[in-house]
Amino acid sequence: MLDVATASHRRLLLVDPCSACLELQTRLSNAGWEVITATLDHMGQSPCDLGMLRLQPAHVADLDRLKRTLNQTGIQWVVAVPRELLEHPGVAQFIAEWFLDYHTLPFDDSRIHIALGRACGMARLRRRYQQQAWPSEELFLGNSDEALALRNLVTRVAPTDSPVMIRGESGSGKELVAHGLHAGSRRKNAVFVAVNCGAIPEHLIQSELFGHEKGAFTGAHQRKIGRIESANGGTLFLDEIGDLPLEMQANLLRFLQEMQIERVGGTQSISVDVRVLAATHVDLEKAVSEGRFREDLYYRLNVLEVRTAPLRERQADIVPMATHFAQLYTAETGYRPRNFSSEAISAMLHHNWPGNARELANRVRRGMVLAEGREIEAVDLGLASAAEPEVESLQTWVLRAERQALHAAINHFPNNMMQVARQLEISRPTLYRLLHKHHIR
Ligand SMILES: Nc1ncnc2c1ncn2[C@@H]1O[C@H](COP(=O)(O)OP(=O)(O)OP(=O)(O)O)[C@@H](O)[C@H]1O
Repeated sequence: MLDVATASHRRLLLVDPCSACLELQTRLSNAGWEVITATLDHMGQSPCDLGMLRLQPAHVADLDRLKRTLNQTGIQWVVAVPRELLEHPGVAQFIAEWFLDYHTLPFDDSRIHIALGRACGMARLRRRYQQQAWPSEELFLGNSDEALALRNLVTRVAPTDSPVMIRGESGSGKELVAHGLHAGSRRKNAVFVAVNCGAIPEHLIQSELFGHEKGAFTGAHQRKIGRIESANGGTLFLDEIGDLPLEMQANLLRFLQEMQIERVGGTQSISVDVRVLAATHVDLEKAVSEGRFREDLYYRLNVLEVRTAPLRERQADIVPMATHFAQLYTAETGYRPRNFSSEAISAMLHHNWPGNARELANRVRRGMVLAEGREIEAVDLGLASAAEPEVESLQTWVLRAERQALHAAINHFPNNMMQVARQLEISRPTLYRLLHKHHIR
């Protein structure tokens, strides 16, 4: 996977800087940092190693909003804080929970250099750890800001034992997220039981989830342990929860309230200790307002929420993920390794990906099988070559061409920035500037 952050190139996002911060910026630049300044409301999508927020009373007035904004960035933070603000109720705790380090103002050059250097190292370690929290065969790929923010959120939410609602389009990685939440929890060595609520015939759901006793109904020849009970000690993942019939919703709610089940035909209550994760690709709020989903169950399951972004909103991930899938299938099948042609890359970047990562994986697999030439072509992926685009501004064309050239070169030399720069006949600083401009990591 590509990571432009090398030891000699550290990128700092300085948010809501004061004049002292701007003076510091010059000194940091002299010490080899690339410093990007932004306001909290307009941080954009800067791929940085680390963020430094200058905390102000206005931030403290709405800490929840600040937390949400920090979370969306997917990067790790240090905070520069006026000493008097530390006395404000809740601020010390907020800093302890959300930042790698804090620096009381005014800036002390030697202290801040050491603090930022250390925090940058820690941020890189955490980024690596967040990826490793996933079981290796189920890595949540992607280095776009959306993917980083999601891994960051999953790492935070995983140890809490709260129910989590995972939302996102089909194929966008909801089940992968559920595995990540399980792997990062204290239950990681216990079972992970997945139930697709939409795939079980309605008359079987009760017995499938809660189990049954022998003779409970015609055909119940022996006792059956249900999926909830079999998840005891571990994690229960209820996929497509929006498809659960109303009657079952009431039973599930009762279980969530009491953490006890009764098998069908049984009389005994059985305590079960499970963490419940649920996923849906439907609009649950709409289902609640139309009476198709119980509001009380909605609130029970929606204690914490994680959203997986559609692939079309994570453009920067498309080519690196396709390359990863291609390498995976090459290793699996022994097919000849092939790169993607620039036409194929262009087609992938233009495609809308309604089936998200699942569709990408399938198309790449198909491309590996069908490709006959030296490279995988758009037609091998089942993507017509990029449709003739409408006439757009020259600037749009130039930007698109730049992005495609970058992706093509990185695809050829995935771990060698020097070669990428050489291939494109540009200097390394120019390459890093372009990667930054196009949000490519
Ligand atoms: N970020 C990702 N990195 C690597 N593989 C991914 C990623 N997202 C999804 N996939 C792969 O795509 C396929 C579909 O993912 P997953 O089953 O998690 O999606 P989902 O959102 O749960 O889909 P559905 O709603 O249809 O159940 C899986 O093979 C998964 O490994």
